[in-house]
Amino acid sequence: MNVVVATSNTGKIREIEEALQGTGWALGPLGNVPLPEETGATYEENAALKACAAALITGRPALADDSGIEVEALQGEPGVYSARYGNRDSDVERNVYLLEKLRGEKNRRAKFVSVVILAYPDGHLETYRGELHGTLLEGPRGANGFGYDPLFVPDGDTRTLAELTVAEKRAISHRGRALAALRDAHRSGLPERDITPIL
Ligand SMILES: O=c1[nH]cnc2c1ncn2[C@@H]1O[C@H](COP(=O)(O)OP(=O)(O)O)[C@@H](O)[C@H]1O
Ligand SMILES: [Mg+2]
Repeated sequence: MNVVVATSNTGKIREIEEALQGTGWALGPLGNVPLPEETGATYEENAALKACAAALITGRPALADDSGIEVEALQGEPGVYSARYGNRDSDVERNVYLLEKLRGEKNRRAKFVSVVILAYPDGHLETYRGELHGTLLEGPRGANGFGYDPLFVPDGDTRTLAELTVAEKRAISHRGRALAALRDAHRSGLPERDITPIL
């Protein structure tokens, strides 16, 4: 079964490909298909927007992840707005912005959330969610991963997510957990759905 991965975030693509190795699924890139604006108020809404658009346009089942980091001392910010936090354009600038916001703050607790949705062209949706709790450092460490990984030390480890390999991160991460649940649900392959587009 050909599954389209509905994201242009290369960090996510790498993690999704690694996590679904051995499933026999042929993961394909989205190509030139434009993704809709993330106008939803929840990860679920945004992931559904992205996955449905890709499934309808390509006629294939499509996988999308919407995710973010929720910082306790910032009342859960930036959450669904993590990708454009502070209107900053790059991961490094967003990390600097977050560190500034937390300067002098003792409570460094945070969690990552990932919602993975597999959408079929007939409108059927499957939703999987994962979370990862940890603490934020006062400066970046490590060169792997993406986004806020260099600032985040998961509970039970002393390294940041950016100091883990892709496989180590997958074993504990929000996205890794959501994708493991997706894998479990499809132990006997993707369902043979009628994939006639609804539009
Ligand atoms: O595993 C992760 N590590 C570090 N940062 C993450 C992770 N997952 C999500 N994020 C942050 O949350 C943002 C989520 O972005 P979103 O899912 O809206 O769209 P995107 O696919 O366009 O990046 C990422 O850009 C990143 O900054
Ligand atoms: Mg988003």
